[in-house]
Amino acid sequence: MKFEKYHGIGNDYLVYDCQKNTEELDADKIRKICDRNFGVGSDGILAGPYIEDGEFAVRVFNPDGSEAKRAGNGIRIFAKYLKDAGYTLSERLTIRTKGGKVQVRFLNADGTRIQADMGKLSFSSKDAGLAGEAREALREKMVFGQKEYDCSCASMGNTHCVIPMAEISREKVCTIGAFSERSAYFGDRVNTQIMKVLDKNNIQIEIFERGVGYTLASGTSSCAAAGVAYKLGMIDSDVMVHMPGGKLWIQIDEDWHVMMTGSVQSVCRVEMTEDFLRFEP
Ligand SMILES: N[C@@H](CCC[C@H](N)C(=O)O)C(=O)O
Repeated sequence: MKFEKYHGIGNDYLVYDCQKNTEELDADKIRKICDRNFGVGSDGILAGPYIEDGEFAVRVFNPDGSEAKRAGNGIRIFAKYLKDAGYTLSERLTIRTKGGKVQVRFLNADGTRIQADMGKLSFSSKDAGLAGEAREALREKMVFGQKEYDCSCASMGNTHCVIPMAEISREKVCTIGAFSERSAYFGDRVNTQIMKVLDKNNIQIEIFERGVGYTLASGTSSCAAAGVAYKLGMIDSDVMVHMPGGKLWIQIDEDWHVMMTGSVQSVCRVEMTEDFLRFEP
């Protein structure tokens, strides 16, 4: 099994080219390979390219073996992989995910800076995976680990719970995420962001991802946090999202279409040994 490792501002993924590899990926292998001590280590695996009606498609797997509908950094990484591996020579392409289509545009020749049209952000409770009557899931009181939080939920193809706060930290988001990710409010788990508004055009977030845990950056989380902050009147529609791994530029139009711009970097090529694949802990 061969992989190519990339990262988008510290959110690292292994690309598994299903056109070049023959072995099936399953949840056990995904968990082993993504393990940071016993495997290669990554925030997930991007499997593809699959071809659907002449368009590229990718599947996103979390390190716990679950499948995600979308990954914003993952989309930019996969686009760069398609360019690096010679699958495309175009400046623009469409990539299908389980959470909808994304249009990407390479902003420079080596494909390290990419803009992605992430589609429409939704605040519908149904899209965010919440139970109860259909509503816009904004400023709802939710209890995680016996503490009440002011939560606004959104879907950017995958589900997010955004909690504005005066001060944020890794420790705080991990404490909340340990309860929020699997809380009964959400039908199929959730990505959690705590968010500090720096000014009208800058926000800072810490992230606890569904199926992953703490990550240094997340593309869909940036879109959701910026969308919630804009919807609540805290910021303008053009915003830089600051994360421990780096920054993403998010632009939201009047129709809630979200553009995400940021960098990606290739890291290495790896081939799993027979020993590793055979080893049973
Ligand atoms: N890191 C990603 C989000 C990956 C998917 C998430 N863990 C989920 O299960 O929804 C990003 O950059 O968006």
